[in-house]
Amino acid sequence: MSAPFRPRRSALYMPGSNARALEKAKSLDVDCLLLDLEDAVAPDAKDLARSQIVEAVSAGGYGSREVVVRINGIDTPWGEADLEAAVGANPDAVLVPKVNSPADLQRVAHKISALGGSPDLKLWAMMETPEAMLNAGAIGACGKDTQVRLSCFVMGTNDLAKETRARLSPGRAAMMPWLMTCVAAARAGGIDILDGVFNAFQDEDGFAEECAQGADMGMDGKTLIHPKQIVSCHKAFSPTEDEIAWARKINAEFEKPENSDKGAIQVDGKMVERLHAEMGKRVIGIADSIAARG
Ligand SMILES: CC(C)(COP(=O)(O)OP(=O)(O)OC[C@H]1O[C@@H](n2cnc3c(N)ncnc32)[C@H](O)[C@@H]1OP(=O)(O)O)[C@@H](O)C(=O)NCCC(=O)NCCSC(=O)C[C@H](O)C(=O)O
Ligand SMILES: [Mg+2]
Repeated sequence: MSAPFRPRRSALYMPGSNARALEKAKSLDVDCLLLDLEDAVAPDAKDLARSQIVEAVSAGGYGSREVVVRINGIDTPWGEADLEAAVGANPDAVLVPKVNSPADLQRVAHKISALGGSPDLKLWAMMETPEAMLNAGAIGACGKDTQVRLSCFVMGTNDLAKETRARLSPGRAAMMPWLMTCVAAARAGGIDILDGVFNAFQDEDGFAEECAQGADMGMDGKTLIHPKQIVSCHKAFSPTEDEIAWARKINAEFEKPENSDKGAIQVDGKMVERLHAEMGKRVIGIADSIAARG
C-alpha cells in the first residue's frame, strides 16, 4: 500500500545548466528536487540547461525524490520550449514561475493536455508577485480543479521582496502577512506549501531560525539553494520523537471502547479532542513515510 502522506520537508533548487549538480542530486538525502530553467540560468545557457534537464529526468536515477522542473514564464522567449521539453521528460511536476492568477495555471494546464502530457503530471505554483498575494485564495482553489492538478505552492520571497520593495530582514516581519495568507490559501485548496529560500547559506544559525519559523507557521517544508542546508531543514520539518509518541498515544486513547462516544478526553493532564487525534494521524503518516524511505 502506498503511503498516504508525502513528506516535502526539503526542496533543493539547482540550475539546469549545472550538470554536476544534477548528478550530485541523486546522492542527496532531499525530498524534492527543483531543476531550474528560470532565474538560476543565464539567457545564454537556457538551451543547454533545457537539454541537460531533459536528459537527466528521462534517464532517472532520482529514487523516491520528487522531481520538479521549473520552467520559464510561458510568455518569455523560452517558456513554450521549456514546457514542451518538460512534458516530454515527464517529471513529477512542473513549477510555474510568477503566477498571478488562476488563469495563468489554467493556461499551462491546457497546454500540457494539448501536448499529450501524462495525467499524473502535477503543477506547482511560485507565489512571488504582488498580484499573487492579492489572488492567493483563488490560485489555491486550483488545488480542487481536476483540470489544473495544482499540488503545491512555493514561496518566492526574493521576487516578492523585489516587486514589493519590502525588506527580507531577520524575522521577516514585512513578509509575514503574505506568507500566512498563502498558508491559509494552500490549506483551503488542499495543497502543500513550501517556504522561500534563505540566501545566506553559510549562516547556519540564521537558517535554522528561519526553518523553525517556517515550521511554526505551518509550512510543509522549505526551499533550499545549497546541499549544506538539508540536514538542518529536515530537523525543523520532521516530526520529533515526542510528537510521534504523543500522536500515537492520543490515537490509542480514542480507540479504547470507553472513549468511543467521547469528543474530548483527558490525557496526561491535558484536554484532547478528536481534532488533535486527526492532527496526530498526519504526524504519524509523515513519520512513517520518512521511515519507509530508509
Ligand atoms: C549558491 C551556489 C552558486 C554556490 O555554488 P558553489 O560555490 O559551487 O558551492 P560549493 O562549492 O559550496 O558546492 C559544494 C558542492 O555542492 C554542489 N552544489 C552546490 N549547490 C548545489 C545545488 N543547489 N544542488 C546540487 N548540488 C549543489 C556543488 O556542485 C559542489 O559539488 P562537488 O563539486 O561535488 O563537491 C550554488 O549552491 C547554487 O547554484 N545554488 C542554487 C541556486 C539556484 O538555483 N537559485 C535559483 C533558485 S532561488 C529562487 O529563485 C527562489 C524564488 O524564485 C524567489 O524569487 O525567491
Ligand atoms: Mg523567483
